[in-house]
Amino acid sequence: MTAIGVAGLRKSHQGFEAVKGISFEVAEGEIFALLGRNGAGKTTAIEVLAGFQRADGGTVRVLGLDPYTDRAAVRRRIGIMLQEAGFFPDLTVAQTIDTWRDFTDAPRPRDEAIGLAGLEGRAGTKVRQLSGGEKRRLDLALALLGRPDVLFLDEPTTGMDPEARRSTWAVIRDLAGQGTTILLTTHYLEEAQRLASTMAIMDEGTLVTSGGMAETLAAQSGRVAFRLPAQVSPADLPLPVTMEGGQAVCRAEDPDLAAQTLLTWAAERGLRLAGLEVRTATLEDLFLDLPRSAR
Ligand SMILES: Nc1ncnc2c1ncn2[C@@H]1O[C@H](COP(=O)(O)OP(=O)(O)OP(=O)(O)O)[C@@H](O)[C@H]1O
Repeated sequence: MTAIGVAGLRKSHQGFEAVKGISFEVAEGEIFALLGRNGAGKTTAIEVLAGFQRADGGTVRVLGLDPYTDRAAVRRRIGIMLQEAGFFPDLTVAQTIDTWRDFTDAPRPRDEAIGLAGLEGRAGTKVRQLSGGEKRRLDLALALLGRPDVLFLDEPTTGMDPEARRSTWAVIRDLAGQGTTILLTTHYLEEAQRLASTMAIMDEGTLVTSGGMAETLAAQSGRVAFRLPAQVSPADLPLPVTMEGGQAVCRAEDPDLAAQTLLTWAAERGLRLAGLEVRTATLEDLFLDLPRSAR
């Protein structure tokens, strides 16, 4: 079933069209990554989806409801983690969660929320004493309090150390495994690639690409990189390469086959392809290969 449906969404801020007619769908229990450089329109789209702003055009449905006109009903079933959290700095983590529990229907127990967000041992710490990454975790705890069916996570792991990031990924995956639909934005493309099964890339208010993560990446070229042996020029090689940061880079649909061709060619000449790296396409390759205006 479709949990989030966006068709032709348009939204302007004081005459500036931040979202220019985007369409996508997110199925129930799916993790969807909405990507794009700064200012692409991702947060604006989330604000409309969460019912904070009214769409100027197009239709938006969350759990079959209009998030603006059916705000109260939608709010009860969604969790939101925006980029800027408005905490009271003098409250402790426990007091902050308790305050939010008072406004939440059937909230999770405080300790469960603390455990899910990885804030054990910080319950008595004042918000002002938390690190940036810990504040993000508190934000996550609050977004999860109402056991939401749909979670909007705007850059959820910004400021987290690698261990905290990985534990947050595990929480996100568990929630999706239990049927929660998750729409996330992130500038960490590895994070999007590891978590999301579908994605869309926005640029200047429009969608430049969207689809299944695995299918989209499979359609992208992989790469073989190595240091060019002395006295060899790129034109001597059996496959076309570009020189990037002192490395010869060959893009190929089948990078294993390209590596074999290059290694055989080198072996026949008694040459070594030092620092050889072979890899299938990553989301970062896809992102960086988009035309500059569409990145
Ligand atoms: N309240 C506002 N008033 C005026 N312009 C705004 C407002 N909010 C956003 N914008 C503009 O709309 C555009 C899209 O902003 P938005 O925050 O949606 O982008 P984003 O993709 O989330 O960016 P980032 O990755 O930096 O968070 C930007 O050019 C921004 O300056």
